[in-house]
Amino acid sequence: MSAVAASNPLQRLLRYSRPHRAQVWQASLCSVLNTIFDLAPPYLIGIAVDVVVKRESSLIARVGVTSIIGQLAVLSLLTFLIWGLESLFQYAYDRLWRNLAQTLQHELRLDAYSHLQELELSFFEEQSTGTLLSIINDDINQLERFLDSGANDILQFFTTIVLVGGTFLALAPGVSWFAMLPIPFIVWGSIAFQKRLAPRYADVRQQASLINSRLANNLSGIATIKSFTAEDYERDRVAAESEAYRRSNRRAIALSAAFIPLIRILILVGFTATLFLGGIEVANGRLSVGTYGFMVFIIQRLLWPFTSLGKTMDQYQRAMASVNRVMNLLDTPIAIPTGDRSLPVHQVRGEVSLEHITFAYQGRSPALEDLSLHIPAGQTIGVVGATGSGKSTLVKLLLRFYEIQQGQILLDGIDIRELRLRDLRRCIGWVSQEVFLFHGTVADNIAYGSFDVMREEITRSAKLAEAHEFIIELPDGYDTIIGERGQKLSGGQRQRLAIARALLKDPPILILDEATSAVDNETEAAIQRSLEYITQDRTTIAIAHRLSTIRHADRIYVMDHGRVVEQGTHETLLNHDGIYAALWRLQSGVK
Ligand SMILES: Nc1ncnc2c1ncn2[C@@H]1O[C@H](COP(=O)(O)OP(=O)(O)OP(=O)(O)O)[C@@H](O)[C@H]1O
Repeated sequence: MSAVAASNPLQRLLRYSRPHRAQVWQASLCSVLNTIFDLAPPYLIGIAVDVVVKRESSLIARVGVTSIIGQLAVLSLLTFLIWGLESLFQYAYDRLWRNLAQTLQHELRLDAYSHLQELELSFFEEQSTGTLLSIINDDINQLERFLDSGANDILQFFTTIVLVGGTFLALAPGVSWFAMLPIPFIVWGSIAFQKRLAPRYADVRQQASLINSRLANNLSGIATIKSFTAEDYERDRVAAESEAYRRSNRRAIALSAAFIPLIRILILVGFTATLFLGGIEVANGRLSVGTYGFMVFIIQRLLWPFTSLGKTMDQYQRAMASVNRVMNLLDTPIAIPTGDRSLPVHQVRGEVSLEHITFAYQGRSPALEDLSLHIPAGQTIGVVGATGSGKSTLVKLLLRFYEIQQGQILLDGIDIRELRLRDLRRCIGWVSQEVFLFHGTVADNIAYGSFDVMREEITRSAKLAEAHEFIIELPDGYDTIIGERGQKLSGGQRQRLAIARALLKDPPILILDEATSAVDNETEAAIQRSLEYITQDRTTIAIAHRLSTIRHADRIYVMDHGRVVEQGTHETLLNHDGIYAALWRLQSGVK
C-alpha cells in the first residue's frame, strides 16, 4: 500500500463534503445560533438584576415597559423564547451534522470498496483480508465519532471565544489581558500535544487491524483449528494480539488523559492571575468592584471551552489516524490499468495467441519462460504438466490478473493490454481450481455474473454441467442456501455449480482449470459428454491432471518448469513416446 497520502487527510476529507456544501452551511449556522442562545443566561441575569436594581430607569423600561411586573414578564418571555430557540437549534445542528457524518461515511466506504475491487490480485496477496476489512469497516466507522460532534464543537468553541472575549474587551479592556494570558499557551500546548499523540493513535489502528486479520483468518480456518485441536493455541495467539492492542491503547490513553488536566492548570493560572491582579487593581481604586466581580465570573466561560477543545482534538487525532489509512488505500495505484479498446462479447471469435511470454511472480523465479502457443478460434486445447509447472499461471495471465514481463497475449489479434479489462474478462468463462461460491441459493450462484437470466436457462446450464440431478435432491432444490463459500456442498457439487455458472455466461472462451478433479469417474464421463457439446463452438482451454479428460482435445500442450515441452494430438504425443506417453501409460495402467 502506498504509504503517503497525497495531501493532508483533513483536506481530503473536506473534499468529500464539497457536494454537501449547503448542508454544511446550514449545520454550521445552527451550531453558531445555538451557542449564541446558550450564552444568553448570564446576560439575562444581568438584565434581571438591572430590572430590580434600577427599576423604572432599567434597560427594559427604556423600551417602554415601566412596571416591574411588566418588565419581569417581558424578561420571562424572552427567557422562554431563548431557551426554546436554543433547544431547537441544538436539535437541528445535531441532526444535520450526524446525517452528514453518515453520508460522508457511506460515500467514503463505497469509494474505498470500489477502488479496492479495481486493485490487482497481487495486492490482495500482499494484504491480509482482516487488514482490508478493518480499513473499510472500523476505520471508516471511526470517522463517525469525530464527524458527529467534532465540527460542531470547533464552531461552538470559536463562537464562544469571540462572543465572550468581545464582551470582556468591551467591558474591561484594561484588565482583559489577564484572562487572555493563558490562551496562547493553551493553543501552543495543544498543538505540541497532538503531534505526540498522532503516532500513538496510528499505532492503535495498526494493532486493531492486526487483531482483525488474526480473527478473520481463524474464522475461515475454524475446521482446521478444530481438527488439530488447536483451540488453546489460537486462543493464546488472539490473546497476544488483543494484549498488544490494549498496550497500544494504554500508551495513547496515558498521553491523552493528561491533556485536559494540563489545560486546567493553565486555566487556573489565568483565573488566579485575574483574581489576584484584579484584586490589587480594585484595592488601589483603579477597577470598580462590579467589573472585578463580572471578570472573575466570566473568565470561566471564556477559558472553560478550552478543555472541551482538548477532547475534540483527541477525537480528531483518532479520526485522522483512520482517515490516513482509508486515504492510503484510495491512493494505492491500480497496477493493471484497463485498455480503452472495446470488444463486445458477440464480436469475439476466440482466437488466442501467446507469443514468447515470460512471467515471474514478484520476488520469484519465472513461472513461465518464453512460452508460445496458438489456439485457433473454436478449438479445444488441453494443458497438462507436473504440479507447479505454470498451467494455472498461464490462464491467469490470459485473464490479465497479472501483467506479463515479456512477450504478448493476443485475442483475435489484439494485444489484451489494449482491451478494456471488462470486455476481456466478459468473454472468458473461467472455472478455477478453487471454486468460490457465494452465500446464497444454488440458483443465485449459477446466475452469478449473468444476473438477469430466467430460471429455465439456469436449469439448462445445470443439466449441461451434470448438476441438475443433485440440485433437485437438495432440501429446497434451486432455492437451497449453500452457506458461505458453498460450505454446505461437497467438493464435486461445488465444481459442477461452477461449471454451470461458466456455461450460463456462454462465453466465447472457456477455461476449465481442473474443473472435474473433484468428481467421480462416472460424473466425469457424463460431464465429458456434455463438454463435447459445450465446447463445440467456443475456444476451450482445459487443464487437467487426469489425461482422459483432455485426450480428445484438438491439441495438447505438455508443460514443464514454465515451458511447453511437448505438443500435439493425443495420438501424435503417444507416438512421440515422451513425457505424455509415459504419463498416459501410468494413468491408464498400460505397460
Ligand atoms: N500468487 C503467486 N505468487 C507467487 N508465486 C506463485 C503464485 N501462484 C503460483 N505461484 C508459483 O508459480 C508456479 C506455477 O504455479 P501454477 O499455479 O501456475 O502451477 P500449476 O501448473 O497450475 O500447478 P498445479 O497443477 O499444482 O495446479 C509455482 O511454482 C507456484 O509456486
